[in-house]
Amino acid sequence: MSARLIDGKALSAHVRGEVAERVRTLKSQGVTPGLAVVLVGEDPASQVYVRNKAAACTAAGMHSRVIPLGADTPEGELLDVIETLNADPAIHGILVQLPLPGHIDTGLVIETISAAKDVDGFHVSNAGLLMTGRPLFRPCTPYGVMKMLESENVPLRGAEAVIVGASNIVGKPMAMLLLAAGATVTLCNSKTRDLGDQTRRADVLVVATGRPGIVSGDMVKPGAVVIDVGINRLESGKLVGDVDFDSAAAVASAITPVPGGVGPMTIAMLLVNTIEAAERTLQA
Ligand SMILES: Nc1nc(=O)c2c([nH]1)NC[C@@H]1CN(c3ccc(C(=O)N[C@@H](CCC(=O)O)C(=O)O)cc3)C=[N+]21
Ligand SMILES: [Mg+2]
Repeated sequence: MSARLIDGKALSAHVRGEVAERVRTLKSQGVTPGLAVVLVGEDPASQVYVRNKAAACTAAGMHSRVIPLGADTPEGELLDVIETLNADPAIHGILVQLPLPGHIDTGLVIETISAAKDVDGFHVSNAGLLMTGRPLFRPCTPYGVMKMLESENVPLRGAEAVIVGASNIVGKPMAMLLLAAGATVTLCNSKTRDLGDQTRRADVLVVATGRPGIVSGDMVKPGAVVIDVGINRLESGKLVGDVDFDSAAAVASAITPVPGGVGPMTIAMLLVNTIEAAERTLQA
């Protein structure tokens, strides 16, 4: 291992501390920022994530409300819950935990969330604003990656950035943020021919596919910065990313670990988006 470790846990603690400071200021102005997290079903992994998000909110002095709904909740009932939260002045941010059960139209649910409370940044209106260079809410995971690159002083203007994975929640918004920072962006997908030819060009390599080991050290340019967004639970119970850590860390200049890398930053940026949503209600 020669790469520097990018410590997402430490950086997220720093960011959450800054949020706590802004929460104190807002509270002194009579506003307590509030986040509502809606969880449909009893998936144990989702329950853990939701609990972690609520705990991070409370630790930063924010109000958090978790709304658990049964796995067979009708779509219309979920939409009614969202409408009620849209109209609730104590709630500044709304997050509906994904994935949703198959009988529910995920797109319809996200589009029902008020764009001004869409702290995930998943609403088409927020995706469009990001794409056109006027972001309101940046999706938390790519936003956290940018924060990590910034804290490491990774040069982005003119840099070659390669992203593996073109999802709406990570890959595509990641491409927009890196592009806005001046990088030349390549967005790879599951059909990309000879992935290694693309990844080996990267000064900054972001991997977000959900396939453990899809990127190994022979696919990394010496000195590259490697950001591993994947979170995969192996049968052994071990948590690993999408990048083969040991072989990649031998050639990269810096790399994020899993756990302790991008994951904690995602939660920190959710709090940043929520405080921004609450601050905007005062500016309005
Ligand atoms: N509407 C919505 N917004 C989300 O942001 C969202 C979602 N749905 N559905 C599920 C995914 C997943 N996600 C994670 C956040 C933090 C960690 C995290 O903090 N991970 C720790 C380890 C956690 C563990 O030990 O399992 C780490 O990487 O160090 C992981 C995963 C947010 N998601
Ligand atoms: Mg569905």
